[in-house]
Amino acid sequence: MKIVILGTNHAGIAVANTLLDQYKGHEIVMIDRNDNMSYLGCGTAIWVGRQIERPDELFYSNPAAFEAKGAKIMTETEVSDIDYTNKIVHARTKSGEKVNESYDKLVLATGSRPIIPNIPGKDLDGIHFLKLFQEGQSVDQELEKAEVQRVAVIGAGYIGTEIAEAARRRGKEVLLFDAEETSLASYYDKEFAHLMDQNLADHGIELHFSELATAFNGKDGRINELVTDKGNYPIDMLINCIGFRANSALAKGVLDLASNGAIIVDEHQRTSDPDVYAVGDVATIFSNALQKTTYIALASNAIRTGIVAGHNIGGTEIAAPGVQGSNGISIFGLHMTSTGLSLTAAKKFGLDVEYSDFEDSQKAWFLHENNDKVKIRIVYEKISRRIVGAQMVSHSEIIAGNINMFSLAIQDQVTIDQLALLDLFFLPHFNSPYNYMTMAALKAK
Ligand SMILES: Cc1cc2nc3c(=O)[nH]c(=O)nc-3n(C[C@H](O)[C@H](O)[C@H](O)COP(=O)(O)OP(=O)(O)OC[C@H]3O[C@@H](n4cnc5c(N)ncnc54)[C@H](O)[C@@H]3O)c2cc1C
Ligand SMILES: NC(=O)C1=CN([C@@H]2O[C@H](COP(=O)(O)OP(=O)(O)OC[C@H]3O[C@@H](n4cnc5c(N)ncnc54)[C@H](O)[C@@H]3O)[C@@H](O)[C@H]2O)C=CC1
Repeated sequence: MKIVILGTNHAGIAVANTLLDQYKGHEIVMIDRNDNMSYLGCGTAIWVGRQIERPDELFYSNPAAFEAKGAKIMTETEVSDIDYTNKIVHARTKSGEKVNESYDKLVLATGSRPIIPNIPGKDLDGIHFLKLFQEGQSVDQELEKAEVQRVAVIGAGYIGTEIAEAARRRGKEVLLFDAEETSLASYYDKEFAHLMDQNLADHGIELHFSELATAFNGKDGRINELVTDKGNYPIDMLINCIGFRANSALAKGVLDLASNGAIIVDEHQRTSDPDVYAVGDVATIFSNALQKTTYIALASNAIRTGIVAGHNIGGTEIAAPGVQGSNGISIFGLHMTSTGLSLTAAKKFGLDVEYSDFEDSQKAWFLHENNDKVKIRIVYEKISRRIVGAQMVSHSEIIAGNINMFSLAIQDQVTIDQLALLDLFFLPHFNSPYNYMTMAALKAK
């Protein structure tokens, strides 16, 4: 069988590796317009903020690794259209050569692109987006310039908050804007997000929430002012981080798309064309918290959906279990993790929910060093009592692993009452005999 994979970043790589490692004998062709693959954008802010010196280790694979396994891989080759009826992919190399690849099965792993705000001045120099390695490089180079002192970041979601920290670490004046009332509003309730807001402000980041950009003004073709519905701000550089949109142009008019443009897939990652699969940021995903199909762009989801598609194409029928959108962020030493839905999000989606909060030190009370407070919220449905979300915030890194238990709880529809009596280990170095997770569950109404 000949399988053509379009897009060779996290999702495409996961499909290719699954097929090449576990289902030998197929012809695998991989095509990508970029000149690099496997870039972990998640490391951009760590590198740009100089918590690591160089970006080299943010890549975990390369074309030679796939050639060595027998795949044909074409980089710097842009797919322009797909003839779904005759099963042929049309592409063009950087030097202009036409490429036509037939397929038996096709995988669309074309990912996403940052959303471009449609306001006057959007094409001025000095306006940046963050997705590709190359985009990270241009932000990095701009921050190196002495004349770039005031940096505006639009969008205080995950990328915006991380790059605001990085720019601040590079000694710049940073102004962080968001349409919502807090940072990280899509992931955390206000009581949690406010702790991050305070942390950002304590580290010198100027916060502008509930504020909408209306225009970008420039001089000699370069941005020098941001205009919002509340004021005018002189700036030297701007970074847009207002979310991603699925890169589904190749499927438009042929495959079924969701209202946000993502390609609709079933639990096997199959699209409305049975010989075409879609994985990663280009595709929809099933949310176990919502119990419906939605869109959650994460590298973790890209890898898992890639593995699922790989097995199904290879001949082992497996159904994706759905996801919780589990995520985490770490800014100036403050760590936050969440999974499923916040209280605000659950209500917005029409779920009838309750919540239970608890706060305690991470380790046993008699350990006085590196024993930070942890704040936890569990969100659960009033009637079914199934857990639909959890959030945690602390300076303690130990919280990071705990969120995964809640992820499994949501996936398996565990109730808040089952959690209350769950056997959680106790060791003073790590937690208390009355664990804050148990206590939050016991406190539930
Ligand atoms: C700054 C940043 C930080 C992030 N941090 C995290 C994190 O901490 N945790 C997390 O889980 N996620 C994180 N993400 C999100 C994560 O990077 C994405 O969810 C992930 O990249 C999706 O992988 P993908 O393979 O589906 O798509 P993409 O990474 O978008 O890759 C799609 C590929 O398709 C290629 N392509 C597209 N169109 C064509 C075409 N017409 N022809 C040929 N090739 C084409 C592109 O060149 C690209 O290589 C972060 C993202 C960014 C930008
Ligand atoms: N640690 C992690 O897991 C990370 C995950 N990612 C993922 O990558 C994807 C893209 O990240 P982001 O771009 O940060 O998206 P995001 O969805 O996390 O945040 C976008 C932010 O922009 C705001 N916004 C939207 N339109 C706006 C406007 N017109 N003006 C002002 N603010 C506006 C929203 O309120 C939101 O807070 C997300 O799916 C995210 O989860 C990215 C970085 C890190």
